[in-house]
Formats: sequence, structure tokens, C-alpha cells
Amino acid sequence: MTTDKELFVSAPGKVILHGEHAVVYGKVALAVSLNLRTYLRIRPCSNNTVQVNLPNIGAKLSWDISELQTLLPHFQANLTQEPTSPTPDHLAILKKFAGFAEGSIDTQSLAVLAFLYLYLSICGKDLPSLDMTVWSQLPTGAGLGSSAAYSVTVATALLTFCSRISDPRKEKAEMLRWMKDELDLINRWAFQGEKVIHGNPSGVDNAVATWGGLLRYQSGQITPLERVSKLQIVLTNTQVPRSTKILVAGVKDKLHKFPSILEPVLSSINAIAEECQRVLEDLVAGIPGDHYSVLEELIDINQHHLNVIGVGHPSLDKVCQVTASHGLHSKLTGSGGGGCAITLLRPDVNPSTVQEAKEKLTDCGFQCWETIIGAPGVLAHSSCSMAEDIMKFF
Ligand SMILES: Nc1ncnc2c1ncn2[C@@H]1O[C@H](COP(=O)(O)OP(=O)(O)O)[C@@H](O)[C@H]1O
Ligand SMILES: C[C@@](O)(CCOP(=O)(O)O)CC(=O)O
Ligand SMILES: [Mg+2]
Repeated sequence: MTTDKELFVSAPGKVILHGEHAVVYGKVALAVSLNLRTYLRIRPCSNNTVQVNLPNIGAKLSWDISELQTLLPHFQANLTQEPTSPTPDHLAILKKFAGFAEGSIDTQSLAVLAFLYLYLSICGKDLPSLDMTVWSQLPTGAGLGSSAAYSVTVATALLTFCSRISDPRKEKAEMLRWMKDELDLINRWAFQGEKVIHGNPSGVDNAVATWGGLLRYQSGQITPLERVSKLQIVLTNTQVPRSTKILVAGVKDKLHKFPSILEPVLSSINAIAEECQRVLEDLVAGIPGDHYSVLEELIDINQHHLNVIGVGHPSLDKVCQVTASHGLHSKLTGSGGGGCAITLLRPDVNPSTVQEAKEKLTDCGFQCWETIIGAPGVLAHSSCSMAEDIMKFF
């Protein structure tokens, strides 16, 4: 257990350029981290309780260690070094313990279950008394990977707190990060947290939140794409709430109902992601070509495919119409069904065109902002290095 009083960790949200939903079925996804982060503070308590404060979802809970210890017999297998998957029995036990009625689980309660699962699995040898607060710059449930940033910060904090990985603050390094093998362990535990929240996640979201930057992801294979050009995008939040778990389940049902119709669509989405990577690499290599026209066409085709698999929404169609009327191309990002869309900006785009499109989108009740992509993955922070405008939430 770390001796220092309190530890801060943070992890970025993400946008998926191409490959959402198809990546759940082993296809390629291209995803990039955002400069919006989730922050977590963890500190030891001396009152034999575990206190969890989640202001973004209005949850504040506390349990006695003695109560939590009654659950340990069900988590013995988890005490191995290897991250273990939550089973239906684990989730039923945790729902009952947390007082959540079976079947009535809203996505917000899933955060509590994910914490309990990770706490009992990672710290099970000697349950520590602790106080944890998580606050995020990311809108939750909007397709920006808030669940993954949450799972990565919780896994990182618990692994560091229980000395399962090193405490980077002791290394006095410039950027407080972990070694590759420790980041890999963080990512694999965070994936277990995503399984509680998403049901059947691909792992792309927690990979981006852990490693940061732009990466290619396919069936657990993570390929950082440092040598590709940075894209300028506008993020639009339709503010339409939705649950990734429900949307991912819906695609699974449709795929089982129409396999010969849906499988070619998923394969086409895979080809779009591959072609996008090729174009981005040509861009950075200075190979001549109308690269941005191709990138725009890929965005349009993929958006139509995402509608076909059932994860579109009228609000997302509206974003596409408004931006298209300004010569810009957009697609949903993340699980869809509302949430966020991305719009590609050409380097030579007229700033007034972008401003007009953003004003029209705002008039539709959407929230939109230009964003910087490629932020670092999970980081540790000393209290004194935390920005004041973040610290006010802790
Ligand atoms: N800052 C946070 N605090 C607490 N829970 C969070 C936070 N961010 C995300 N979550 C959990 O993740 C859920 C949203 O996950 P999901 O439906 O996958 O949407 P997305 O990952 O696109 O934001 C929330 O309902 C909550 O359970
Ligand atoms: C739809 C999916 O491909 C991405 C989900 O992203 P988000 O939770 O909506 O940010 C699911 C997954 O890859 O786990
Ligand atoms: Mg999610």
C-alpha cells in the first residue's frame, strides 16, 4: 500500500475514427485519445470503511470493510496476478450487495459494480480502507469513452494503492507514467471494468485510455500509429443519452437475425478503417493524392453503414445534414444512438465556414467544440501539480 497520503491519476477520453461496433467482432478500429480527461483521487482512510464519491453520476456510497469481507470467498480466484473476467455470479452477488434490483440496472449503477469488482479482485488479499473520488471533463454516455477512462483510472489507482504496480511519483520522472508491462496490466484490468459497464466490449476504448495517442486496434492487437498525420476535427454532442451496453446488444441481435446481411457490412467497415489508415500514412509520407476527399468519402460511407446496423439516430442525421450543407463530412463516434459525432476539417478550411456550421449545430441544441487529439494515456499526478480548476472538484 502506498504510504503517501493521496494519489491522483487521470486518463483521456477518445474518439473512434472508424470501426466502432465492427471492432467487437474482430474488425479493425482506428481510435485516438482526446484532450478531455477523467481524474481520480484515492487516499487511505483510518475508519475501516470504503467511501466512493462519483459526482458526475450523483453517486456517493460507503461500506464497512467487514461487510466487504463477506464477499471475498466469491473472489478468491481473482487474487491471481492475471486479470479475471466478471462472471454472471459475480455481478449477481455485487448487485445484491449494492442493493440494486436485478434487471433494473441503469448504466450509472454499472460504475458502482465496476468499482466493487475491481476493488475486491485487485485488493482482495488485504482489503484497504480508502476514499475514492472520480470527476470527469467527459460527458458520460456520449460516445467519448467515459466508461473506459473511468475503468482505467479506477484500475490504475487500486493497483498502485495496493502496490501491485509501482508509484511513478517515486520515480520523480517528468511525466508520471508507468512502465510498459505495468500499463499492459492496467489495460487488462480496465478491460474487466469495461466488461461490467459495456457487457461485451472490444477493448479498444480502454486501450486508448491507457496508452493514449492514435492507435489501430484489432482483437486485442494494439498498434500505435505515431507516423500518421494529425487530423483536425469538430466534436458535436447531440446530448441524446444512450447506453453503450444496450446499443452493442442491439447490433448482436441484428447480426444473429440477419448474418448474411450484416457480416458484409462489418467487413466493409473493416475495409474503411484499413483504407483510412493507408490514406493517413500517405498523407504523412507526402505521397501526392486528393487524400482529404477520400477521407471524407470514407466518413460518409461508414455513417451509412452505422445506420444500417441500427446505431444511427435522427439527431446524428441532423449533424450530418447541417455539416454537409457547409461542405463538411461527419459520422457518429462511439456506440451511436445519439451521443457524439465527429466532423473532419481540411487544413485549408475557411474558418468562417466552420464557425457558421458550429452556430447552426448549436441552434439545433447540440454542443460542439474543436478538439485536440492525441493526448497522453493514463498519468499519475502529485496534488501540487493538479490544475486549480480540476482540484475544486476534489
Ligand atoms: N466520471 C464518471 N463517474 C462515474 N461513472 C462514470 C464516469 N464516466 C463514465 N462512467 C460510467 O460509464 C457509463 C457510461 O458508459 P457508456 O455507456 O459506455 O458511455 P461512454 O463510454 O460512451 O461515455 C456511465 O453511466 C457510468 O456508469
Ligand atoms: C461500440 C463500441 O465499439 C465503442 C463504444 O464506445 P463508447 O462506450 O460509446 O464511448 C463498443 C466497443 O468497442 O467496446
Ligand atoms: Mg463506454
